[in-house]
Amino acid sequence: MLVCAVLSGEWLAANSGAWYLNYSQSPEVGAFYKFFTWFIIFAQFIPISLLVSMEMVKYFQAFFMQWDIGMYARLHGKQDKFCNVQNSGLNEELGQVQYVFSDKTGTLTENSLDFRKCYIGNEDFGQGDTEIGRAAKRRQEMDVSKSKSVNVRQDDFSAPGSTDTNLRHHAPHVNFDEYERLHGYLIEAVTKPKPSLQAVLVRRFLTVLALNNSCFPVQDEETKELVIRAASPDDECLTCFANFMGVRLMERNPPRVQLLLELSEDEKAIQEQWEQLTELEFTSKRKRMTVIFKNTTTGKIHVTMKGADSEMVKLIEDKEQNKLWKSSEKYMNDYSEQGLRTLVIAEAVLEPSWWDDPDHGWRKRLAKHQESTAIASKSEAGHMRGSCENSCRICHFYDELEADAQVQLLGITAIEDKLQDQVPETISKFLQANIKVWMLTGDKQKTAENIGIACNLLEPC
Ligand SMILES: Nc1ncnc2c1ncn2[C@@H]1O[C@H](COP(=O)(O)OP(=O)(O)OP(=O)(O)O)[C@@H](O)[C@H]1O
Ligand code: NA
Repeated sequence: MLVCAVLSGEWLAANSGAWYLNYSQSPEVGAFYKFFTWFIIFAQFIPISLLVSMEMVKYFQAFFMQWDIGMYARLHGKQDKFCNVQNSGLNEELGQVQYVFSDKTGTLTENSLDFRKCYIGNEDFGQGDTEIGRAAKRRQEMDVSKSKSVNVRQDDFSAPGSTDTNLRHHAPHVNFDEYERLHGYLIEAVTKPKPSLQAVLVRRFLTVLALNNSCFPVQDEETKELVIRAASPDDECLTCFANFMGVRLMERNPPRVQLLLELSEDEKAIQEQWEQLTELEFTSKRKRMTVIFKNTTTGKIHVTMKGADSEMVKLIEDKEQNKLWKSSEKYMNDYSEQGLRTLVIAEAVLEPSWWDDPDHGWRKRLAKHQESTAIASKSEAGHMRGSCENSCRICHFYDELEADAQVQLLGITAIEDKLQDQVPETISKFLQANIKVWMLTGDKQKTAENIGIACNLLEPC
């Protein structure tokens, strides 16, 4: 630019006689101004060679990154891995990452769910600490040496103490150590003429688990056994547990749903036929799912419900139920402390007229509602994704129906989703590098907090 300015000064001096250019300044002042003119012109130019050399540098930098022994991971069992650069254009941006947003389920955790514990009526079933619970406790410097870990995987381990081998089918997604006690209640409920309240609750609880879901039993090609297939891993896990306990889902062919109660070897399994009347679907805004059935033997209407405690507490208002709710809260907290995913299970058993009454029955009201919402309005957009507005007519209708059913609390389920390998170590390294890590989840806050503590994301307070 300096050279250009000096040369243009020279030129001006040489051409000062050119009257048609109308120069009034001296060549020195003219050269001074020209300096800025050239500055503007050159500001637009980046030499092409510079671009090329930048690209070359990045290209070779990618190789150095791939050779970097510091970015080498030993994957146990699998093939070890070096860093793999897919796009060298992003090299320099890597160092600029400030925030990492991570989904909880499937990213921090394995998304392979195991049924661990439950609370029914006023008894809790299932013992031991989870890994997340122990990690959280360890970080809170509590005495963990006393708490023993129970880790019975039912895939390769028979139910403790049971002598009956035929009963125990393959049970994936179950890691439950009190089969005998819970199964005893189920037998009592089905075989005794006057079963205890606890036994009745256990039977209803397991029945709701088998019914309230969107699972389909399919026959495995090889083993010819029925296996459960579901879109939601939570649903699959709960249904597998009900199956494991002896309340088997045999067929779902809406409206026909068939259950089979398998009690013991000597006794014949009992078939139950249910007619599915309607399903009020789960959305992440509703945080609950309701399925209504008719028991074809008794004719009674069963409104089955499962969902997050924050939502369910609003629907369970009955005084006596509140007492049960209070005592269940303690277990809910325990389960959350262990990082377990909890769901509240509830049910109402109603007279057939609640559904069928030609004037006020919910069958009629549902039909009317479906008619009126046939033309979708803006407020319902995204209902299935849970992003509908507060005035969503579908949500309102569901709320009304669910409140009218006056469901009764049956119990709580607790499902374990283990942390993936090396998650705490990885997060610590992120934090050391001053990268802010966010965990995204729809789980209960307490559960999320304890998972956060277990994976080094949060400091225990
Ligand atoms: N199939 C289901 N039936 C009833 N309630 C459910 C079901 N699945 C989840 N819930 C409840 O709804 C809440 C929100 O679930 P959602 O799937 O939206 O969470 P999320 O954002 O996927 O969370 P995460 O990724 O941590 O699992 C859950 O915490 C649970 O209490
Ligand atoms: Na989820």
